[in-house]
Amino acid sequence: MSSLSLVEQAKRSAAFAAVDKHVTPSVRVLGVGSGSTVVYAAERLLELKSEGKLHPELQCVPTSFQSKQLIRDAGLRAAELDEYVPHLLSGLNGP
Ligand SMILES: O=C(CO)[C@H](O)[C@H](O)COP(=O)(O)O
Repeated sequence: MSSLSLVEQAKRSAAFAAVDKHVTPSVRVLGVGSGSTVVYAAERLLELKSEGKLHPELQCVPTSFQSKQLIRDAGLRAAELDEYVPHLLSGLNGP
């Protein structure tokens, strides 16, 4: 963490705060955006998953190939946008 630049540290802090605030265990469908900040959101999602703090059937809807890979690398399920549009109430994206 300390090897990150100040900008990267700020992005990581913002991403962790956003996940902690919005991705509660009741969230079952989550949009996952693209860019450099969302990498840290995926890192936090992985931590919460390992702590058993995510909905057990959480479906993540990616906005790009990058976010699909991040979701899969975090051991989460990647869903298709058209499967979940009516249920998509939460989403993470960069600034
Ligand atoms: O909306 C986006 C792409 O369409 C990105 O999420 C936005 O540009 C933020 O990117 P970054 O996290 O790299 O600053």
